[in-house]
Order: sequence, then C-alpha cells, then structure tokens
Amino acid sequence: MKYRSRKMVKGEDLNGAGNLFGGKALAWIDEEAAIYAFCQLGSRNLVTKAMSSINFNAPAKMGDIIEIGCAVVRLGKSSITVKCSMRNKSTQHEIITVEEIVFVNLDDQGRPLAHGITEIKNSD
Ligand SMILES: CC(=O)SCCNC(=O)CCNC(=O)[C@H](O)C(C)(C)COP(=O)(O)OP(=O)(O)OC[C@H]1O[C@@H](n2cnc3c(N)ncnc32)[C@H](O)[C@@H]1OP(=O)(O)O
Repeated sequence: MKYRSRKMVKGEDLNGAGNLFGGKALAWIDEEAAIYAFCQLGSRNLVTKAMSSINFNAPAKMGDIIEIGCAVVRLGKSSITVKCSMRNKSTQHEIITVEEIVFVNLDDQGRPLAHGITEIKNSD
C-alpha cells in the first residue's frame, strides 16, 4: 500500500478526550479513497456506496503527522472497492483501518454505469 496523503492533527480535529475525532478521521479517509478511486477509473462521477468494518486501532494526538494509504481490493462492473489505512508518520503505528470502501460509477442520471476497467494499471 502506498501512503500518498499527509495531514497534521490540529486542535479543531480533537474530541473531548484530546484524541483525533473519529468522524474527522473518516472524512479524511473517505476523501482520500475517493480521489484514489477517481484516479484508478479516470472518472469523477463516483459516489461512496458502502463502507465495511472500521477498526480504530490507536489514537492520534494533537501535533501528530498522519498519512493515509489506499489500495484496490476488487473491480466490479460499475464499482471499485478500496481498502484504506491511516498511520502515524513518525512511528508507522496504524491508527485506523477500513477493510472495504465501495465506490460506484454513475451516469448523468445518477444510475450505476459500467466503468470498463478490468485491470489496475494506474499507480496514482
Ligand atoms: C464521494 C461521496 O462521498 S458521495 C456521497 C455519498 N454517497 C451517495 O450519496 C450515494 C447514494 N446512493 C445512491 O445514489 C445509489 O445507492 C447508487 C446509485 C450509488 C447505487 O444504486 P443501487 O441501485 O444500489 O445500485 P446497484 O444495486 O445496481 O449496485 C451498483 C453496484 O454497487 C454494488 N453494491 C450495491 N450495494 C452494495 C453494498 N451494500 N455493498 C457493496 N457493494 C454494493 C453492486 O454490487 C454493484 O456493483 P457492480 O456493478 O460492480 O457489480
């Protein structure tokens, strides 16, 4: 898995316990996974359809630099399934893993549209 995106945890990102808020972390992961899926399919008309189990392995604290990585799990007809990991850049300790995020390619009417990709060639 290649870690492409980095962020610094700031005060506004924290929950009451002083850790990175889970909802914020998931928003970062969803955005990174969507950009990754866009690049793989060469399509911008993708929506998030489903997310599988999410594992919050360890907290991130203010000032931590985190990085997010994605990889393709499978290609469907209209869908692409991606897994994601967020880890601490300094320690490499895993913070969150998401087993599967499913994106669906849509037509102009918002209906699933075959993306025609059968093989991952793009390392973006
Ligand atoms: C980037 C963002 O954040 S977007 C914002 C949040 N997301 C949204 O607003 C999406 C809202 N949802 C929708 O508009 C609709 O559910 C749609 C258009 C995405 C899909 O409509 P559906 O009628 O469910 O589609 P359909 O049953 O034909 O399935 C489409 C594909 O999704 C897959 N799929 C559907 N449901 C699931 C599920 N629960 N889990 C995994 N895959 C699923 C199907 O297997 C199919 O894949 P394939 O074509 O590769 O075989």
